[in-house]
Amino acid sequence: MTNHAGFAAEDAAAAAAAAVTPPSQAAAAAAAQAGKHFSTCKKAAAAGNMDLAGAGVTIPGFLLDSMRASSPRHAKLAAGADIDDWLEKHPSALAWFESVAAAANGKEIVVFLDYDGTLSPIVTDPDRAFMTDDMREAVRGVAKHFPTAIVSGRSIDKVFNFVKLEELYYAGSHGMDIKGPTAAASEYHNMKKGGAAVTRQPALEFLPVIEEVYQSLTAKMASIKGALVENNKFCLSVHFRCVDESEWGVLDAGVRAVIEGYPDLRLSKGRKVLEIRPVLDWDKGHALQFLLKSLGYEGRNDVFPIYIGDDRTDEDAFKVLRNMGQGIGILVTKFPKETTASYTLREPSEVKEFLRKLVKSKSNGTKG
Ligand SMILES: O=P(O)(O)OC[C@H]1O[C@H](O[C@H]2O[C@H](CO)[C@@H](O)[C@H](O)[C@H]2O)[C@H](O)[C@@H](O)[C@@H]1O
Repeated sequence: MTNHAGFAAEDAAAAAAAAVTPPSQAAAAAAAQAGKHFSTCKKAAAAGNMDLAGAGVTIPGFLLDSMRASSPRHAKLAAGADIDDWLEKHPSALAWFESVAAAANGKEIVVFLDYDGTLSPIVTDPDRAFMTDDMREAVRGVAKHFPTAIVSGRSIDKVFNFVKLEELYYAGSHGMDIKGPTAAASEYHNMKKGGAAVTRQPALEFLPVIEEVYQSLTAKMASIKGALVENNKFCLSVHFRCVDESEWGVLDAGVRAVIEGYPDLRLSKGRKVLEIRPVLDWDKGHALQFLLKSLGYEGRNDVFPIYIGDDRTDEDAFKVLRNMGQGIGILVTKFPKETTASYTLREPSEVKEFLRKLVKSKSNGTKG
């Protein structure tokens, strides 16, 4: 799993970059993006004061290390690791595209795509994390040639509303809600031949408890300006991107106070978000395995899964691929961080370029 230090660096650096953006541009971008709810967020970003470690804020609790690590000054790889070594071990999937294509040659490519931070840039308002039409076209193009799945922390309904492509497989709620394409849109599995629809919900029994905790967290967070609780059906997200850092400790304590009463739920941290989900042996890696099996690739060595993601939760899928010794994981990041992925891409625009190249390489002979 990636360490908190590496993981959090990107957010902090983005905040630092925002601070040096000309004020007029920054204000226009913020105004276009943020609703009333996010005024706190704009204020913090404009002041460039999201660098908690730099500000010397000390907050007790499990977020503290992670917040401290958010500073680029503190961001580091594991002890002994060096950046050149990291770049050599995790080269750009674009610069090394020919190597990727050569490794996939003669194999059937299956594409797995995370959503936030991979297909859409990270924005302050989670409800406005739209993907561009260009990106949608790139994904549509890929899905024409290869089975393609979206694997997201969001609920299926939410992520579908952003992606809007019926021909894809969707694994929402961090893989705990899986749905294949409709029969009409399905190209790749055996539904057309009368096979069963691809569907899996391993956390079904947790639905009532998740709903209960959603209500409690919403009430608890109501007094924290900028906090947002998102219901992702089988898991919950408590966003603190727009919460003033002086309130992060209160938010952390409030979330933990609610979760303490639910030993079947666990808490983890994503990109300026706390995630609450069932204690269940199921993650994005299991979703990847389930989908490969549903597509008939279990035990076959002529399959080449490509998984692209930016989040700590995507590491579970990268590990599965590493253990299988098949396919590649591609981490979307601008900064070195610990990862099991083999390659990197810097941002969603590079993901789009990579997807386009993949389609082009198909017409040049890669089996898929
Ligand atoms: O697995 P993913 O598709 O990457 O989903 C992970 C979380 O993504 C969303 O939050 C993140 O993106 C937001 C929009 O850019 C951003 O405002 C937030 O700070 C990020 O953490 C989503 O809202 C969460 O529910 C997902 O769990």
